[in-house]
Amino acid sequence: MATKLFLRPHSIPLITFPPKFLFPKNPKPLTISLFCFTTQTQTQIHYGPSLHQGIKPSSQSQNPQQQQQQQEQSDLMFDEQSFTRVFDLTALRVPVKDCFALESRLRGHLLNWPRIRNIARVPNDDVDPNLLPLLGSTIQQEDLFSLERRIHGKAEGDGDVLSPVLHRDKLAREFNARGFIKFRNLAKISRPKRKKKDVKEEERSEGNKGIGKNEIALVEVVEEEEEGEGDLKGLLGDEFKGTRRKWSGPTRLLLLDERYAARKAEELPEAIKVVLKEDTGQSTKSTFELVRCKLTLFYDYWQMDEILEALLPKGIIVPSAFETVGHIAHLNLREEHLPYKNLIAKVVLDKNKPKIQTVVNKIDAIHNDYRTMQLEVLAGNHSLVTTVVENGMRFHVDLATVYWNSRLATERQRLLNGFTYRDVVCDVFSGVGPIAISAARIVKRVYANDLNPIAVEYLERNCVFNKLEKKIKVFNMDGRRFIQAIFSSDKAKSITQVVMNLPNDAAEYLDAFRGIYTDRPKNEDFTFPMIHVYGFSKARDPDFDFHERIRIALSEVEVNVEMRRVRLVAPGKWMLCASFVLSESVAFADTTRLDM
Ligand SMILES: C[S@@+](CC[C@H](N)C(=O)[O-])C[C@H]1O[C@@H](n2cnc3c(N)ncnc32)[C@H](O)[C@@H]1O
Repeated sequence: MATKLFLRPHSIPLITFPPKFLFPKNPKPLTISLFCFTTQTQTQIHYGPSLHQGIKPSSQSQNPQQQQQQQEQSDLMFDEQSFTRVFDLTALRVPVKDCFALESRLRGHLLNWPRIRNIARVPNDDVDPNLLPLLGSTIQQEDLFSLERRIHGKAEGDGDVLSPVLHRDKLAREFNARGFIKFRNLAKISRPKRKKKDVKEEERSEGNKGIGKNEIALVEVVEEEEEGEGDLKGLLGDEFKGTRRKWSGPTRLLLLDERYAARKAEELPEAIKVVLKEDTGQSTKSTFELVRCKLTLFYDYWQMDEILEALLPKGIIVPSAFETVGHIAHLNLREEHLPYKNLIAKVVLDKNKPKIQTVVNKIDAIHNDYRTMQLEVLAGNHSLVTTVVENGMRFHVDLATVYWNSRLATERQRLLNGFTYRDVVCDVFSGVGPIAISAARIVKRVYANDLNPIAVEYLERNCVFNKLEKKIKVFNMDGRRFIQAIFSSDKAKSITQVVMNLPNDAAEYLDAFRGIYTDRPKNEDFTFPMIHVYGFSKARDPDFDFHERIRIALSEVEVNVEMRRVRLVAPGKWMLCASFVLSESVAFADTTRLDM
């Protein structure tokens, strides 16, 4: 929570300004009809704008195309345009060359809203720098428009587009006549307009990031109507308003803090008044100008939680987090969210594009052997095949048919940190290979196994994909059979680490280690690997509980384990990892007699 402190001077020294700094009494009303958005009682002090503030433009001002678009959207679920808010602001119009110096000088008095630059651009505030040397210093705005019309292919007078050849020819003749012929410049200015993308990039590099039509926000100057202008406008049309101002070089708008909206120049803080005064003092022709403007924030401006808060009924917790698996956002919606699941998914998708392309919800707890999730696609494309990057490795997964949990990435990394190049790893429940394949980069060799044939297919593909297929041998069998098979083979001698990540029941597979070396000649060399077994516990003492399960599975009175709590997977339910060295008594146990 942030609180803004305003320091207000007790008395404002009287300064007189030229009339252009004072707003006229009859500013031209906005062309759209407005109504105030009803504000809810806010308990939090908000930083920046909020959907409870500003003015919501009415649908009457929309053109038929917009209305149809809105209709289509509301058929889908909700109307994005209902999130448009217009804010009245005051801005200082300054020459480009001064704007950065003034920005740092007036810091604290400028608009300080997230994702909105306080230096704004509006149409016709600039001229192509390549043209400037050709234009000289005496250019008027009308000249500029006339020139731009010619450059962009319009004929003088009738507004018809000239063919590119004629247009070029015309330019050549005119420039020739004036003795300015410079073919290089001519080529530049008669070149077709650059693609939209390039223009946008340029705008961004000029510090106008994200501001532009159909993006997050739009700044427009509210032109003030002067006496007699109404009649002229009727004659000349709306375009007239843009040409009235005498063009005095490229300008930018410095958006002033929202609290100065609609204030007159003499009501502004001292710092701004001093800037204006200095400007008028320097020459009779002042270059700074106070203007009123509208800042329109669109649906794309607002954050996911702001949109959801406005859409969901009061009292419902706004879902704010989701798990990401490649291009898929994986929600875990509560019962109360289900009536709004499609709406929530659309917002998640809209606010996280392009990284997120699909939004799914888990519809049931994991019950099956392969630990796959029952997922419902709520928004976006329906493909659940994706690529995940973890620990610098890339894994293909199909969430519909194999297990994947990105939340275990840190744990997997911790486990890998304990491996060295001397190790040989045996991954009993490997899935598509996040541990096995990452380990293969570090260790000598990996034996990876999974019961799910589709997971094994992906595992093999991922080995190749990460160019580690030569270091990994893949098996597709039940975990218990796999342990028995591999430890009865010659490979047993080399295995130093065993990973058992099937938290629901891996501990119950530990009995497979009993007597694994019993039938071997006693004079052989034996390796006693370190076993890392994962498990869940809901007990009051989860460490003790899990330890007991391990001890019982191994039929041992005492097992020396190093216990770690990995994470809380649900309230009161821990995921644990127990690491211990396989003991001689277990490996050489006599499995023919009845144990405990
Ligand atoms: C919790 S996942 C862990 C996968 C992988 N280690 C990871 O971190 O993503 C457990 C894996 O064990 C496999 N599995 C389940 N029962 C099995 C069994 N009896 N034998 C071998 N693998 C089994 C499942 O198919 C699943 O891929």
